[in-house]
Amino acid sequence: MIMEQEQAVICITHLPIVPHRRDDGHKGDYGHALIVAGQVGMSGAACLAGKAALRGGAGLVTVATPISIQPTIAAYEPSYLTLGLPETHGAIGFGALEAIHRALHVATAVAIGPGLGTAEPARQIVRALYRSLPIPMIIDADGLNVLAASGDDLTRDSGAGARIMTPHPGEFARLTGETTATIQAAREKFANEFARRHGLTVVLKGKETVVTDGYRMAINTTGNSGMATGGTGDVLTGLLTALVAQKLPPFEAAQLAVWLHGRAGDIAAEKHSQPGLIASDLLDYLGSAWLEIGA
Ligand SMILES: NC(=O)C1=CN([C@@H]2O[C@H](COP(=O)(O)OP(=O)(O)OC[C@H]3O[C@@H](n4cnc5c(N)ncnc54)[C@H](OP(=O)(O)O)[C@@H]3O)[C@@H](O)[C@H]2O)[C@@H](O)CC1
Ligand SMILES: Nc1ncnc2c1ncn2[C@@H]1O[C@H](COP(=O)(O)OP(=O)(O)O)[C@@H](O)[C@H]1O
Repeated sequence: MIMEQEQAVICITHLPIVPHRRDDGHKGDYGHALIVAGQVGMSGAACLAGKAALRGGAGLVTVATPISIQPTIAAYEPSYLTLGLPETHGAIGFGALEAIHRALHVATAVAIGPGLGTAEPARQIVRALYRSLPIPMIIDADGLNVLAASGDDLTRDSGAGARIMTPHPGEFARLTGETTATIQAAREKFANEFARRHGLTVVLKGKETVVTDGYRMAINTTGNSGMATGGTGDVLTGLLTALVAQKLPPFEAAQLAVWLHGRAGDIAAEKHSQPGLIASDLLDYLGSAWLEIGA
C-alpha cells in the first residue's frame, strides 16, 4: 500500500510539547479563539465548543452566534465573550459575514460549524471564510456539510491560513462522496489522500481517531464508546481551536486535542460509566487530562 511506503503510522503516545505558560504570562499571550456556532435549537453546540476552548487554555474566547440565542449562550458560562450575529429564521443570516469580519482582527484561530445549520447564509459564509481567511480555521459539523455541498471545490486563495477539518465518518463520507462503510474500511487511506489532495489537516473522528496532514499520520489511543453521545465533537472543536489559537501547528495541535479529549472521556467514564457520560462531563475532566501530561 502506497501509504505504508511513504509514512509510518504512529500511535499518539508521544505527545507534542504542551504550550508553555510563562510565570508572568497574561491572557494576551495565549491567543483569542473565535467560535462561530449555534442556531435556535442548537445553542448547546456553541456553549460546549466555547467552554472547551477556555479549558484548552485560550487567553480569550468569543462565541459568535445568532443574536436571539446569544443570551442563552452567555448565561451558560460567564468566562467567554459572546457576539450576537444577524440572523434569519434562528440561524446566521447574510449580515453575519460582516460582523464576523469585524471580530476577526482580534482572533488568532477561528472555528466554524457546530450547530450552525446549512441554510444559504451559512453556506456562503463558510465558503467565503474557508477560501480566504488568513488565520487558521477549524471546520466541523455543518461547516463540513456545506463544504461537502460545494463538490470538489476546496481551493483557497494564496494568502489563506491553515485549515483543519474534524469530520465524523458520516461527514467525511459526504465530503468524499464515498459511503460511510467504505470510509470506515480504510480510514487512514481516505483521510491521508484527502488531506494531501486539499493541503489541510484531517481529524477523522471515532474509535482510534486518525490525524493526518497528508504526509504524517497519527492514531489516537484514548477515548471510549461512552463518548458516542451528542456534543462530544463540539467539545473537541473548541479544544482544538484553543490549541491552534496558542500557535501550536495544526498537526501537533490536533494530536494533542484528540488525546486530551479522549483522556477526559476515559476519566469521565471511570466516574460516571460509559452510558452515564454526557458531553459536558468532558469539560469537567479536561483539567485532569492536562495534569496527567504535566501541564
Ligand atoms: N447540543 C447541541 O446543540 C448539539 C448539536 N449538534 C449539531 O447537530 C448538527 C448535526 O450533527 P449530527 O452529527 O447530529 O448530524 P449529521 O452529521 O447530519 O449526522 C447524521 C447522520 O450521519 C451519520 N453519522 C453521524 N455520526 C456518525 C459516525 N460517528 N459514524 C458514522 N456515521 C455517522 C449517521 O448516518 P447513519 O449511520 O444513521 O446512516 C447519522 O444519521 C451539527 O451542526 C452538530 O454540531 C450535535 O453536535 C449534537 C449536540
Ligand atoms: N467508540 C468511540 N471510541 C472513542 N471515541 C469515540 C467513540 N465514539 C465517539 N467518539 C468520539 O466522540 C466524538 C464524537 O463527535 P461527533 O460525532 O462529531 O459528535 P457530535 O456531533 O454529537 O458532537 C469524536 O471526538 C469521537 O472520536
